[in-house]
Amino acid sequence: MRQNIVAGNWKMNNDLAQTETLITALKEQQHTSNAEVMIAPPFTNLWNAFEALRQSDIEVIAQNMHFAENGAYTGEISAGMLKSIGIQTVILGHSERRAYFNEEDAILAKKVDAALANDMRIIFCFGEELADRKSGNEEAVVERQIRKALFHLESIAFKNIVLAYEPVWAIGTGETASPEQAQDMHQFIRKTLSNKYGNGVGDNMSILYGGSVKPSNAKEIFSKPDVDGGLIGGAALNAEDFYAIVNAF
Ligand SMILES: O=C(CO)COP(=O)(O)O
Repeated sequence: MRQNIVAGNWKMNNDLAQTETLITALKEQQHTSNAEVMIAPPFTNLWNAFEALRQSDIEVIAQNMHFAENGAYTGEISAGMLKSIGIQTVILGHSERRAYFNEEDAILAKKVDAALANDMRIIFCFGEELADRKSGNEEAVVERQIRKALFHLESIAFKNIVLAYEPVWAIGTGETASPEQAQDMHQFIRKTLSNKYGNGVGDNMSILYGGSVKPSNAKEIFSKPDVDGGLIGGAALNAEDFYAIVNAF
């Protein structure tokens, strides 16, 4: 079901004490929009955050997981482990995972399958690099990323998937895609899904934008018809800024 979502991706930030401080501040904020709110703390703080936010309307989600159920994968975490502490949603395919940890399309397809097999919801990230946009290849790159990781799925699987378009050149750079660039790409993504699976999938997909979303630009980006929310990095580390974005709908 298509819904507005604002998810905070904390990345590798906040130790336990900082997590507790930020969660206390998050709980003090007013939630005045219809957006679903999620935060993705590092693995070490997931259980603590989950417990602290049990009675709240903030969902605690994971930043990554492995595709195997268990076994000799030192340093990794499985879907079953996440589920066992109450985590229902996982971010997959973030550009930092792709760039620094060699997560290619085939690996991401396996992770997608593992998450769905465990009844988890996925926020699936993708987006072009600056060189792709400069050469006019942004749509081809995005189409390929979606096709290679997701198009082996049956249409029913998409009810558990949220898409997040994050142009790499806009992440952590302070440079945001213009609201028009975001809208154009989101419309293209919806059309790509509709072409493959029919309008039922395309029209009902929640498509988030990520990349330097801030309180100052969130309203304009979220006002675009095909933008259903945001995946927020830096601005999610400050409770007031994060809720200014949550309430920008
Ligand atoms: O990568 C992002 C969210 O996943 C975006 O990060 P910034 O908001 O810091 O640009």
